[in-house]
Amino acid sequence: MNASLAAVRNDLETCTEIQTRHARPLPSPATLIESLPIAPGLGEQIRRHRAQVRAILNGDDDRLLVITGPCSLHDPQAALDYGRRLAALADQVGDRLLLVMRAYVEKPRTTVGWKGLLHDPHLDGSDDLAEGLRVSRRVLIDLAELGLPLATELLSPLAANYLEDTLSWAAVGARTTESQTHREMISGLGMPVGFKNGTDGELATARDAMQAAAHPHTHLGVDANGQAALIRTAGNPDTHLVLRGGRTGPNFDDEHMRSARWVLESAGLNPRLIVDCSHANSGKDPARQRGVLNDLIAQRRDGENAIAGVMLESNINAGNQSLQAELQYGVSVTDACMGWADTRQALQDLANG
Ligand SMILES: O=C[C@H](O)[C@H](O)COP(=O)(O)O
Ligand SMILES: C=C(OP(=O)(O)O)C(=O)O
Repeated sequence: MNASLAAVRNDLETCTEIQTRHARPLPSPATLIESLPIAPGLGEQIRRHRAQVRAILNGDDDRLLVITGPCSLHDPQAALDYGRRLAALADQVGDRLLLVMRAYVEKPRTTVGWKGLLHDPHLDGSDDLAEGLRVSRRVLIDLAELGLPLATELLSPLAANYLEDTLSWAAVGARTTESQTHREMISGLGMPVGFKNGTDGELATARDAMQAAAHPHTHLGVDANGQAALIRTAGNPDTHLVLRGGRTGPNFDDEHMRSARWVLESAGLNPRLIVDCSHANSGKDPARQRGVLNDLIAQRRDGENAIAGVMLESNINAGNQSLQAELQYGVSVTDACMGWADTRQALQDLANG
């Protein structure tokens, strides 16, 4: 049935003089997953990768977790090109670093803008969500088949139903960490999840999110067939903080690290965390990400064992570009990224240092 809510609740229609919503059915999660399934061997790999990420975050594996990749994926071919380069590097540095590819298909926006491959796969404002869901799941599976663990930001709890089985790590972004809906969603996921501090730099928002997501919840959702459902979750014990800086500046130095440890330990939470070298920690200048990384490595060398992982925004080519101009290959259409040559050098230095 394709009925608008306004048509169904005709007794309420008089309250709404203008129809502000329009609904078009989409394939259910089960339909999409059946058409793009995860092969048993790949499922085993994803389980293994989740366990490795978990072990690093719990301090049982002393490698550094490195989440690196484009700010957003907009071109599946370029994403696979990046993935092949990363998989080859992972073979060289795997004893020191666990490389996880940032494979972000949804973008939160400060106001408005392109909302990611999942929302607008044709990059033209046509918002073909059916194709966006398909192409996003396809590219995530293709990337995972390269042997890579994948990371994404889970923005729409409905979209998570279509993608979560492909992921080894997920983020809740700075703009949604305070949302109860997102905390409920995370409480039902079987993978490690990082909550970013708020855009204002506030750590308590992420601390509260970790506590809420560890708890079982009952919430409104949809089942695999897309049917509205009462969802009960078990609680997710594998959440942690991601420091991304805030409105007042970066928050990765040793003083901020001590304060983050205090906030987490005094709430009985895991003090091991990830630092995002981009966003407000680099003032969105990709050239500064290397400096942030060097500082973190120096802190680890000086015995700061809270730093379990780092995040880099990196693409094949450096910088960013507007969707309004002719597109350059391998360049971000959202935040500016480091280029591949600098990324590879930084990660080789990290592994050898
Ligand atoms: O990582 C990407 C951006 O920082 C985030 O999505 C906000 O983007 P905007 O401020 O350009 O909307
Ligand atoms: C939007 C992002 O980050 P934040 O939530 O920290 O702004 C991101 O990592 O793409």
